[in-house]
This record gives sequence, C-alpha cells and structure tokens, in this order.
Amino acid sequence: MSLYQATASAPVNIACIKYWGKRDTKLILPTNSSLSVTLDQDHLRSTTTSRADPSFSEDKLWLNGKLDEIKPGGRLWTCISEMKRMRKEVEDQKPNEPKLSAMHVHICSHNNFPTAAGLASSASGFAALVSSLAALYKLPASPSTLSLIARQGSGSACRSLFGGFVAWEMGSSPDGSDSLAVEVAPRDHWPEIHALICVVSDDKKGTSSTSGMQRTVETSALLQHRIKHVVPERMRAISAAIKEKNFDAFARITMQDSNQFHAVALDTDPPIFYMNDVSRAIIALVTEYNRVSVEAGGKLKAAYTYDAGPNAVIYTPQENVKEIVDMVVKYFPQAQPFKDPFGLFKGAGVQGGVVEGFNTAVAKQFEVGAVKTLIHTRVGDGPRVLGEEEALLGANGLPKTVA
Ligand SMILES: Nc1ncnc2c1ncn2[C@@H]1O[C@H](COP(=O)(O)OP(=O)(O)OP(=O)(O)O)[C@@H](O)[C@H]1O
Ligand SMILES: C[C@@](O)(CCOP(=O)(O)OP(=O)(O)O)CC(=O)O
Repeated sequence: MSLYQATASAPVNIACIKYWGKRDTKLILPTNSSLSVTLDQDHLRSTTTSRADPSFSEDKLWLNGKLDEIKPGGRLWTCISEMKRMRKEVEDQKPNEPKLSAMHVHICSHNNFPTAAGLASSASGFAALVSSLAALYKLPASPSTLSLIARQGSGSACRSLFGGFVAWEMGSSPDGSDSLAVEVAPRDHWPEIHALICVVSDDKKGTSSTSGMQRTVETSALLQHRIKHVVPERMRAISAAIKEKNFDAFARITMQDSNQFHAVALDTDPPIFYMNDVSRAIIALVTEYNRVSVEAGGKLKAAYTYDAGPNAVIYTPQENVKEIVDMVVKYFPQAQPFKDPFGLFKGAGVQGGVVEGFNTAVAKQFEVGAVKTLIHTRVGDGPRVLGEEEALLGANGLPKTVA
C-alpha cells in the first residue's frame, strides 16, 4: 500500500515594517502592507509532517508532542480545508491521482525553539503546515499562492513562504485574493544581514497580537495616520534600501517603524505595553552604538526591532555582530556561554565591552537573567521539503516521540 506522507520545514520571519491591524478578521486581511526578513532555519524552524490515509478517522495535529484541537472554522481547520480544496482541484483535472482530498490527515509538528514566547512560532508553524500539505498533495502552487492560505492561519505566517526579504502586499479585494506575500530580494542578494535575538525573560505575554491589534483598530486615531500617511512611503523606501543594499536607510526605517508600532500600541485604549525596562535599555545601547559611528563620519551599524513582546531583534551586517554581542553581554551578563554558531569568538568566550567613545552611562548594568539568551542568526531561505528520514510520524501514523 502507498504511503502518502511529506515533511517540510519553514523559517521564522521578523518584520521591519510591522503588520498591526486587520480590516477582515476572518480572512486575516491587514490594514497595511508589511515587510520582513526571513531568518535562517538552520537555527530557528518549524518542522511538520503530514500524512493522508484512508484508515484515519479524523484530522489530527500534534504540536511539540501534544495533541492540539482542530476547531471547526478555526485557523488550523481553515488552512487544512483550503489545502484539501486545492488538492481536489488537482484530482478533478487528473482522474488517475489518488483521492487524498477525501482522506483525513495526521499532522505532526515541532518547533526547535520556545512556542508562543514572542519568537514568531505561529509564523513558521503555519508556513510549515501549508508547505508540508502542499508537498503531500503535490500542488503546483507558487509560494505566493500558498501564502494566501498561510495568511489565514496567522497573518505574519504568509511572509515565511519566502526566504530573504519579503513583502506582504495588503491588497484591496474583499475576498483576499490579492493579499499575499512577494519576494523583495532573495537571501543571496544580501547575505551579510545578520540578526541577534535578545530573549528577554518575562512573564507570559499579556495581550496577544490578535486581540491587541483589534483593540488598536477600534480605538487608536494614530493607527489611521500610520496606515494612510506613513506605511506606504516606508514600504517604498525600505524596498529601495534593500535593493540598493543601503543598510543605513534600512536601519533607520526599521527602527522608526518599530517605534511607531509601539506608539500605536500605547495609543490603544486601554494602552498596551509590550516593551519593558530591558527592551528600552537595549534601545539605548543600539542608539549610542550608532551615535558613535555617525559622529565619526560613519553610518548606522545596527537596527533594533520589537514585536508584540519585550524581546529585541537587532539587525546588523555580519562585520558588526561581535561588537554588538560584546556590548549586550557587558550590560546583560549571561548565565550560559554565548552559543557562537559563526565562530566569532573563536572559542575564547565573550569578554563584554564597548567600542571606543561609547558613553557607558546610557544604561545601567542588569542582573544575570535579564536577557536570558542571545541567539545569533542571519537572513535565510524559504521552506524546504525534507526527506523521509526527517519524518515526525512513525509507521503507525502517530508521533515518533511524545514530549
Ligand atoms: N509548528 C506549529 N504548527 C502549527 N501551529 C503552530 C505551530 N507553532 C505555533 N503554532 C500556533 O501558533 C500559536 C502561537 O502563536 P502566538 O502568536 O501566541 O505566539 P508566537 O507566534 O510565538 O508570538 P508572536 O506571533 O507574537 O511573535 C500556537 O498556540 C499554535 O496555535
Ligand atoms: C507585531 C507583529 O509580530 C504582529 C504579528 O501578528 P500575528 O501574525 O501573530 O497576528 P494574527 O494575524 O492575528 O495571527 C508584526 C509582524 O509580524 O508584522
């Protein structure tokens, strides 16, 4: 008997121009376009195996070893149903194809980083789900077409269907058919862009992105200004900066947009605070680091950005990463040694320190644990279809390892 099974992995993305607000909450249609950098899935990824089998009695999904509920009409259900609908179209055109669309599926997924910790697990998760089903169903669909489906799982997930630098075009059609992801530039265009994620220890997220952005849409006057007068020009300018590999412009816009996103969160009634004192201290460090460079006649060397939580993501050309790790570790001592995937410190360990001319009074030194870990990664590629040896489902159609 044939085994109908496929495995795919997908990356995380972190936006430079933030998506914040929906004009349609069911279809997940945004109030503005957005743009992100896809991070390297060699470091952060979701891996998903999907199998269709006539013996399965219902659709099931395990996330990190735990059975998740697929609520009818919910986000997982919508994505799975849409993928089955596309498979059915293939079967209608090619009558010899097995009728996989009529079978139930078992789906098993694993994130190699903390789920729901503000590290965009929903983005890589839904992108991996859609990619594995597309491989299982042998759909002749482009990444942009698949992004239409991932978008209905979580808006930011649509951008994880591409590697490199990716725009989510908001579109204007009420049915959402033109609200999709497009590639602005592939990873190879600007592979020097690295990212340092500062995982800030914090209690559970207070306000989810989904509910927070809806409250902003309902109550913030500033959001209307952002949507109409700010984001369209920023999308143009940052796309040009990426094409020209102009880090100075890229960094300026990225930081401005992170700041404005947190300003509209604050402008929400009641106000939403995602950043904390640690986040703000990291902003002060990056600002001072850039000031030293600019005053010496140079350009911006780093850009911070924050999503709906206190974690910082610092984008920078590879050549600056060592200085930035040294700076962050000086202010935020680490309990564990820095994992050095690019061999920056050549095994010597991080000493901690700042560049010459740096005003050390811009932030206080925090206690161990204020920044829990530092993850060094870089711009990466889009979803990958993996081999049978990477499958997460065993021969019996159940997860191979139960957490
Ligand atoms: N591998 C996965 N496969 C399918 N769904 C996933 C996967 N990983 C995460 N999800 C879904 O995403 C949810 C977590 O999303 P949530 O937005 O709360 O956190 P986050 O994505 O880590 O943070 P943020 O989007 O604010 O950066 C999970 O509860 C689950 O429903
Ligand atoms: C701040 C953000 O990370 C918000 C992401 O929101 P989600 O994509 O998690 O929201 P839903 O569409 O409701 O699932 C900005 C961004 O990624 O563009």
